[in-house]
Amino acid sequence: MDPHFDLAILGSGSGNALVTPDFDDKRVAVIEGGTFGGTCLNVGCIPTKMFVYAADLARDVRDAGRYGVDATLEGVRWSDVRDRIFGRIDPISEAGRKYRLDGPNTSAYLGHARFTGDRRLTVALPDGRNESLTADQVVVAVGAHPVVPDVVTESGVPIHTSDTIMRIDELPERLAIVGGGFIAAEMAHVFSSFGVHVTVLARASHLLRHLDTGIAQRFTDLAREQWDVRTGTNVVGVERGAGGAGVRLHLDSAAVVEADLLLVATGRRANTAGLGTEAGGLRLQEDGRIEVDEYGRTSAPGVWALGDVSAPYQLKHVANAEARTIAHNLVHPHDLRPLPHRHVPSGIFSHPQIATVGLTEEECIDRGIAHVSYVQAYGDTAYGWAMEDTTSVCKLLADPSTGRLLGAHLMGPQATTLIQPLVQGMAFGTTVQQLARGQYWIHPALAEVVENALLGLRVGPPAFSGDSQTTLG
Ligand SMILES: Cc1cc2nc3c(=O)[nH]c(=O)nc-3n(C[C@H](O)[C@H](O)[C@H](O)COP(=O)(O)OP(=O)(O)OC[C@H]3O[C@@H](n4cnc5c(N)ncnc54)[C@H](O)[C@@H]3O)c2cc1C
Ligand SMILES: NC(=O)c1ccc[n+]([C@@H]2O[C@H](COP(=O)([O-])OP(=O)(O)OC[C@H]3O[C@@H](n4cnc5c(N)ncnc54)[C@H](O)[C@@H]3O)[C@@H](O)[C@H]2O)c1
Repeated sequence: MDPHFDLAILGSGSGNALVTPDFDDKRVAVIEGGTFGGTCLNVGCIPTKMFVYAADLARDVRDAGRYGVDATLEGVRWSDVRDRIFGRIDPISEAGRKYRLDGPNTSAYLGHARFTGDRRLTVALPDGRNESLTADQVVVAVGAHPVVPDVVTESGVPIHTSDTIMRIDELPERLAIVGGGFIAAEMAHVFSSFGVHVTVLARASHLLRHLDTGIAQRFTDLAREQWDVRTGTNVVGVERGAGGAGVRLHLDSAAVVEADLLLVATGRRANTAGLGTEAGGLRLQEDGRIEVDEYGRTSAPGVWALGDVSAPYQLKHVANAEARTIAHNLVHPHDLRPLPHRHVPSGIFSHPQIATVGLTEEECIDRGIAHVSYVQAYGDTAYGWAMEDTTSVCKLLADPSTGRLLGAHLMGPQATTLIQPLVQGMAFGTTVQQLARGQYWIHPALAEVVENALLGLRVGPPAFSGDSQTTLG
């Protein structure tokens, strides 16, 4: 008889959080086919931001002379940076694995799982054996993997993805990055700040094309000052570089780019191939993601999905929020909660930093939504002026009749932190006037950029008489 569980969880990333006290007296199987802890901990959010922190430091040292503080960057000890980062991360992953292996009510299966029937699974263990199990409820949280275009795969030239680039032995002199999205923007910042010559090859006319066009264009202009940015370009051929080392990329413009290392960052696809979705009764979307309803239920009764394998956003805070919702839904079948997909913010930890939530101006126009917009320059507020900032902005969009925010788009220092009151305002339906004048904003903190952006929006009458927009206090 195959072992039977109350709950089987596929994937130890966000899925790991599903083992709540509600399952204290139940039997839970956690199945992990890769590194324990998933993408965010091992190859995603956490290590990238640890590298970004070091990169920001290197940049600040280089720029310090502008403020009369003479400092010289004597070097970046790549292997020390790398080993410090993974020396902190790897033990956490290992401790999580051990905890699940030895945990009181959990059984850890360390192998790749696939469905063989309704809530019936087989796990391929590393020693070649297969173990089967069944469960009352199954949660699929198997994440996504980097997609590599055929032209690169078929070349046979060694490449890196975000899964491997952070563990390389030494910094290359030249790094080429294919892709113009999140990972390209963050990795270009990290490696260029460490002294690597970076070339970014993007298909679209500007980088980060999912952003509000005004912000994406400004970011691309600033990126061009730091990296060799080729937009509107396709890689049509890949071969090894001279003497068999490095890589040579042929572009559709007939240009050739040479580099020592190639990073491919062209999106991530749900890990549904080889998962036996058909045997398990799970319907897929066209792009390979598992189809779920508003509560996270798949087409197979008793089977749920969350995170990158099914979500409309490949973001850790979304995967975490979905895990919290499904943890509730698993044990409250008559009080199901919907997956929280409203007002989802995201941040890009590049140089400059970007944060965004809600609609872009183009989306407002395309959907015929009445809106007003305002762009506040950091440099026109006290702290931004002190920093002598000339490029950073906070762009807000609001509904002129209700006074509610429709979207917020920040580009500049601390953007991912500064956006939070705006996310909060959207989540709780606070009006622009209430946000601007219903609370104090600390003077002369950088948050005055947000305050002044709110005051700049022409929405309805002011909340309190006598209010006016301030710049330098
Ligand atoms: C370089 C990078 C940087 C990122 N930075 C950020 C950031 O700053 N902020 C942010 O919000 N998001 C960021 N993300 C996205 C974020 O990491 C993901 O959205 C999030 O980790 C997804 O969590 P998950 O639980 O859905 O999947 P994962 O964490 O990927 O977990 C899935 C797990 O399932 C395992 N698995 C796969 N198939 C099977 C199988 N058949 N059987 C058993 N186990 C299986 C995998 O090995 C993996 O451990 C980043 C991603 C990358 C790649
Ligand atoms: N800070 C963060 O929150 C963060 C950081 C990194 C990654 N992530 C998540 O991980 C996901 C994956 O990141 P990503 O940068 O790989 O994807 P992305 O979707 O952000 O960008 C992919 C880029 O590759 C380009 N592209 C796609 N196919 C191509 C091809 N065949 N040839 C050339 N270019 C091609 C696209 O035009 C786009 O510019 C992101 O969408 C994001 O959700 C988040």
